Amino acid sequence: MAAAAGGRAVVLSHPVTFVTGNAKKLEEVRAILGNSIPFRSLKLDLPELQGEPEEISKEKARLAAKEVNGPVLVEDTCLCFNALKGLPGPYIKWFLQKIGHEGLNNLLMAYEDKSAYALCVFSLALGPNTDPITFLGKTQGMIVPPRGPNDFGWDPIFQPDGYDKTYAEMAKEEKNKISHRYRALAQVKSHFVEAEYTFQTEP
Ligand SMILES: O=P(O)(O)OP(=O)(O)OP(=O)(O)OC[C@H]1O[C@@H](n2cnc3c(O)ncnc32)[C@H](O)[C@@H]1O
Ligand SMILES: [Mg+2]
Repeated sequence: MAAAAGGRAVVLSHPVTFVTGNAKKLEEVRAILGNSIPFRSLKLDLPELQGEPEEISKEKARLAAKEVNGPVLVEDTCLCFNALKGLPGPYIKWFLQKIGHEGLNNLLMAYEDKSAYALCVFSLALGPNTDPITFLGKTQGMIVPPRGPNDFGWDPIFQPDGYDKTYAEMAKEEKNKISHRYRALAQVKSHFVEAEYTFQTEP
């Protein structure tokens, strides 16, 4: 929970908890944040909500903050096909699970436009009763037949603009320099610098 501590500085009663059920996300968040923001993680499968990406992410943060009873960071990731007006978007998890990389490519068969963007929306809730703040990161690219190791979601079918490799073919450090997640976390980091949060250690 947050308490005003004079000026703009806010004291948070715990370190921030990054809540996700996805180990690969956590791995990337750890690699990208390094020591810049003190956080711990909690593996929790939050509900897969419907709606606009920012609203979904905010609602995830509200639910997570209630569970943790303290400050939380969550994120929701979308893969948006321009020919399909942004779909599958936040529903990519189910599309991927049901129709796989091949099915996702097939969805675009009738269209010449294979362009897509990866969107990551982080939400920070300082406590269970505070309005979450969102941070967006977007990387443009295109949908291609799968190439590279199949160890994280739709990485094998997303080729970012300006690269001849898919996310899956890129070294992790390379993906983490240009990814939707990296871009969103850059905003999160700036917010932490500006907000000057301080952390109280637990009793
Ligand atoms: O617990 P949470 O954080 O919600 O984890 P999740 O796996 O349910 O993730 P989302 O609800 O955000 O759904 C996004 C889907 O896209 C996948 N995904 C997320 N980030 C990705 C990335 O950087 N590269 C490839 N696939 C990704 C992820 O595995 C899911 O299938
Ligand atoms: Mg999810």
